[in-house]
Amino acid sequence: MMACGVFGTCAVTALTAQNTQGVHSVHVPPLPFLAQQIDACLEDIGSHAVKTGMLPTPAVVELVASKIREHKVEQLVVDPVLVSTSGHALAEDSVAKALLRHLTPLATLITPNIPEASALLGGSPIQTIDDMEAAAKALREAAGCQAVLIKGGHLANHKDEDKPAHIQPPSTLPSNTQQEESTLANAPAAKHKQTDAVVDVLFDGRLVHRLARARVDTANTHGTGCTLASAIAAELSKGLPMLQAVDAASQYLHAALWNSKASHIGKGAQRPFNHGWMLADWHRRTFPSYNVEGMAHQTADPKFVRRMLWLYAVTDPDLNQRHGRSLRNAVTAAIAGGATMVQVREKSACGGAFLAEVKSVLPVCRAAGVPLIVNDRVDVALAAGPDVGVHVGQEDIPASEVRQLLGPNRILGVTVKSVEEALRAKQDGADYLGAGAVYASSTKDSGVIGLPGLAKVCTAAAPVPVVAIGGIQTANALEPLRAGAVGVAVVSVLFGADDVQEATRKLSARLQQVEQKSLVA
Ligand SMILES: Cc1ncc(COP(=O)(O)OP(=O)(O)O)c(N)n1
Ligand SMILES: Cc1nc(C(=O)O)sc1CCOP(=O)(O)O
Repeated sequence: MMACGVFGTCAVTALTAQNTQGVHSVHVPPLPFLAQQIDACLEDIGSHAVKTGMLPTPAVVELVASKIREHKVEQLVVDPVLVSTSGHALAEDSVAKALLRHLTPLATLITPNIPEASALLGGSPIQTIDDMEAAAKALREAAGCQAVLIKGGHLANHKDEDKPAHIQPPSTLPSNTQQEESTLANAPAAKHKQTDAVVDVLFDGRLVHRLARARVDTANTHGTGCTLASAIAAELSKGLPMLQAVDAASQYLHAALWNSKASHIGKGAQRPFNHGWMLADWHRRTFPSYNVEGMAHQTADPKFVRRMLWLYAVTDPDLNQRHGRSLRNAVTAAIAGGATMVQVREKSACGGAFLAEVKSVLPVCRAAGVPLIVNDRVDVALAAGPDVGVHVGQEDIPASEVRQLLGPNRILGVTVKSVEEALRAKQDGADYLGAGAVYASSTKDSGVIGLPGLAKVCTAAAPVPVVAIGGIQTANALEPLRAGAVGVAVVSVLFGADDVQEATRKLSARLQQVEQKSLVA
């Protein structure tokens, strides 16, 4: 268990923190004995990331703020609960004033919905996504916090007919993903009813990001705001940078809504949803589509694969042995540092040992929602579990045959070095291509195709995403993204390091620096 935690005055905080994995969380009812309970909880969990939800009176706001300062809480997510998802006022005006005065200046992030943002800004109307952007910037000033996330769920009847919203991909993906993702935003919004897409706006103090999700048609929405803020705090406490933390949390919430929309719990108009959806029946878990029509959902959903290729950790038994760590520890650390996909690569293990290694990391990957891929061995992937993918090279079983063996739902990656190989792999049913070596690699003696070769492959491969591999270090990691790759696959920069988690975190932070076209604040 990692030394990090989330604390919150709401049961949803505890549920969310537990189900987003890797954090220890504490639930504290707001009253009575609040001060002692806060002390006990913050001492217990180490004060790494705290989320505050509904605080009923200005006095409680002030008390919580003083405790946050006293315990030197590192990251604070404030969900200024003033108006419920269903639109009901939940707090007096005096609470909003107390939040702005005492708590939001301490916050890493505040997460108002549209009516709350409007209330915090003294009633300014927020009717369009452009208004949300302006409000996020104004609110950061007014609240004195580091970042603002305005949740767009209340944005009904916005004027998409007049002014199409150009929604950006819901994560720090390179710009070649934008066209495809933006079709969601450009889907015509039905008049006089809520839009099909929910767009949240994040202003991180430098850039404005629009995070789009298809709206999930469900009445099971009780506690969604609280869940999102708690999940963000959980992701921040695991070390993710802000945009990734918000994106991961938003994905968790969206998938939870999606996967429990058929549940019928309770009788109210707004019902709860299942925070533990991930734990049950993993292999049948589905990933929400960003297609508004709600197509069939597969592990190999292209949008999902594209997103997961961002920081692809490829393991190396020799490096792990040299550093005296198990594969499981190495993979756990890489995921904790921000790896979004994992490949187990064993060049000399026999089938039984290879399978045992894969099985040892599968629960870790599943718990984190990170896809697991087996290098070369289709049989090992098939034996390991129904959600395990395969990566094959040009000398391995041909990709078309592998696709037959795997069926349509598992992720299949194929190594390519040329436009011809890219076109064939695409034809053969690859979900992604691994192109390299981009730079000379110390791990594998592989012909270097360079950045120009990579760019050609990316163009030929479209819309199949390409991950760059070979010789990628933190310092040279941005160039492959600029050449068109959606992410980087790396071995030695992570597993050759003494501290795998820290090396992954550094690489992840570096990747965040890729320019975001048309996202400049
Ligand atoms: C993401 C990714 N890209 C390329 C490779 C290389 O695979 P392959 O050509 O099968 O070579 P070996 O890994 O077997 O040496 C990869 N593994 N992953
Ligand atoms: C496994 C692999 N495949 C390559 C290819 O060019 O296809 S290069 C490579 C090794 C990548 O390791 P590192 O990040 O340490 O350079």
